[in-house]
Amino acid sequence: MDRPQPLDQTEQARLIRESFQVIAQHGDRVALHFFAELFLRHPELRDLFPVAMSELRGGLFDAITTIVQRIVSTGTLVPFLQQLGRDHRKYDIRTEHFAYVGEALMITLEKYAGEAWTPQVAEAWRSTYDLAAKVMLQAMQSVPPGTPRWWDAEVLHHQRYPGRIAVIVVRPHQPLPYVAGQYVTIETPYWPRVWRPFSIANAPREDHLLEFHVRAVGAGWVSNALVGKVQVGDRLKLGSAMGSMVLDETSDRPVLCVAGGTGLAPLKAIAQAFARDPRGRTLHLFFGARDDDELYDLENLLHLAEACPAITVVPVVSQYPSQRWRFGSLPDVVAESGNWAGHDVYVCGPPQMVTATVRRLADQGCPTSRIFYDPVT
Ligand SMILES: NC(=O)C1=CN([C@@H]2O[C@H](COP(=O)(O)OP(=O)(O)OC[C@H]3O[C@@H](n4cnc5c(N)ncnc54)[C@H](O)[C@@H]3O)[C@@H](O)[C@H]2O)C=CC1
Repeated sequence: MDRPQPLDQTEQARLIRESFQVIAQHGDRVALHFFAELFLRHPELRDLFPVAMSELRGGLFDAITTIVQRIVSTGTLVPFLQQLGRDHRKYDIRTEHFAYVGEALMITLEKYAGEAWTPQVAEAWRSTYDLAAKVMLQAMQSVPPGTPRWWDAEVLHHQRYPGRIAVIVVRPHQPLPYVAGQYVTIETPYWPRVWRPFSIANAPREDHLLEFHVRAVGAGWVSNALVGKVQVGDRLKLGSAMGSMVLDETSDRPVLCVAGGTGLAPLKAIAQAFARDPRGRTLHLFFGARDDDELYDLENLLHLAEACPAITVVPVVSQYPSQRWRFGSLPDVVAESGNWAGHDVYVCGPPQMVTATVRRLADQGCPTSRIFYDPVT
């Protein structure tokens, strides 16, 4: 069949979003079908992926979801794809693999889109995939010479806190370039080829050490290994830095950070970066947890505020009233504590908390263009 005429970008984005809504209703079946197609046609690719089928679902479809979310704004899509391409160097990927993945993806999308799959929809997905693959490949091929495919990192410090939380400090075998607020994917020796994203919880340091905050969640293989199994001396693997929630150094607006649980990690890094040069601005950091015990890193935050008077830390607990800290739902406490419309806002934590906070601040008149959060983590 001939390919239809190229579509304009807005029309292409609309077709992709609408068909993806239909496809996403089929949940995990879509990812499992995709991998079945891929491995049937190219069994040699099986070794690039985790052994357990249950671990296959996340990565690729999280990436596709992000692409669909960002498709209308090439301004954020292209940098995301470039970061994704650089990060993919950690896998043993060859150029032809992009075509194999594209082929299995198109077959899968067609199957689950059902009647929504028209020649125009097919063309929109095909040309978007081709563009994404091209940008990723170019980014993979243009990393500076000497950049490792991944960083080996030795665990130097491992401290557990209530609520199955751990703070882990590692030393990469060579400096890992990043900006405060970004995240990397981590692989533990316990689950080969299973990588999960975690934010770096400190601004870049001269000794290049990296801190991570991890909560062991339900069936989370990597988070459970990082909290329960990993010990000082173990070696982790880290991918290259990703993410766009970084401190806007060109802005003169005061800063508001809203952190829920271990979503504190990137905001602590941003607060540290801010403390190096506040330029007359202030930064309010609201740190929400279920109870006093789960305010795991509070002592260090209070030290940071002591050393930098421009920073105010407001701990908030939501489950039981506390003798010492504010009590209530984090988005409510933030909204009731002032009008933040003139601030640059950085939000990180459980998705529902992020959504509720963004909504409350938008209601106050805070422009959505000044509210920053990273959908991937
Ligand atoms: N570890 C890391 O490096 C990073 C973690 N994250 C994300 O941060 C989240 C942290 O989760 P936990 O520590 O388990 O947080 P949590 O469940 O302990 O909640 C933290 C705070 O968010 C509030 N909250 C929770 N659900 C809410 C809701 N539906 N509406 C309003 N407020 C709500 C709680 O009251 C509490 O104040 C995870 O979703 C994780 O993926 C994001 C970026 C980095």
